[in-house]
Amino acid sequence: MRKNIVAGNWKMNTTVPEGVKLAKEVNDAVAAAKDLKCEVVIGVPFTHLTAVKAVIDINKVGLAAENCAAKDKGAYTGEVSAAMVASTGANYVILGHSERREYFNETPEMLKEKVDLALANGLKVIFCCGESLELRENGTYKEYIKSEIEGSLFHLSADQFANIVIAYEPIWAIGTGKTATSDQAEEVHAVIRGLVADKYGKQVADDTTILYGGSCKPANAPELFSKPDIDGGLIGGASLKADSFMGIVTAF
Ligand SMILES: O=C[C@H](O)COP(=O)(O)O
Repeated sequence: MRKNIVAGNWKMNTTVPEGVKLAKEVNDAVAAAKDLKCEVVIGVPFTHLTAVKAVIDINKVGLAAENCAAKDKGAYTGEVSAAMVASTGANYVILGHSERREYFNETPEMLKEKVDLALANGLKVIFCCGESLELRENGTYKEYIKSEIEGSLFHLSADQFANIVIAYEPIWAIGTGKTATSDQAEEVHAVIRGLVADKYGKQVADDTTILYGGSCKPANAPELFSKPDIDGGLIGGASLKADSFMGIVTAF
């Protein structure tokens, strides 16, 4: 049976003290909440991981890095390896976000290396995929998403794939206030689950958590999460305030 997950992605926001304060607020709200129907994860900048880990209960609030290197160690100035992330106590890493693909030229091949290193170091992966407005409008978005998933994930064994969470994030909906409708999101989520079923079988597909991301807010989360193949969200802007993030966490 798959888990519902709501994960925050703080992106390049908050100083360390601000991030620690926000993490404490989320941790306290999760601890006080009754009958939560999802796992909660916060994705924070590398600089925050150790300090945030110290103020959360990792059994109640998962901790994600927002990236890791495609190399295991060595002379790569400024890079942060999967082993370094894991050594902070983080248990997740977000990989393949469209902002990294676009601004830092991350390719499916590079992401495949990152996925392998993350899994080898015991991290679970939140793997992002999603199409541009151009691909949405010319109707090739499903083929594009298929290529993103096949190119970076389908070399994995079924056992390895159990540690993958997929996040569908249409680029045209990220930070724009323009959410995909629940039907538009459900269509793609069902396609993704079908791809996983074709590759790994129905049981693995049924067990795979598929998140939606893109202007998800407390007001639209209940409708999105009511769809059968939408198992939660990857939340950007609305994860930067504990109140709005918890409004989504409690939307199931
Ligand atoms: O990773 C999160 C997504 O980019 C969504 O960001 P957003 O909620 O600010 O649209």
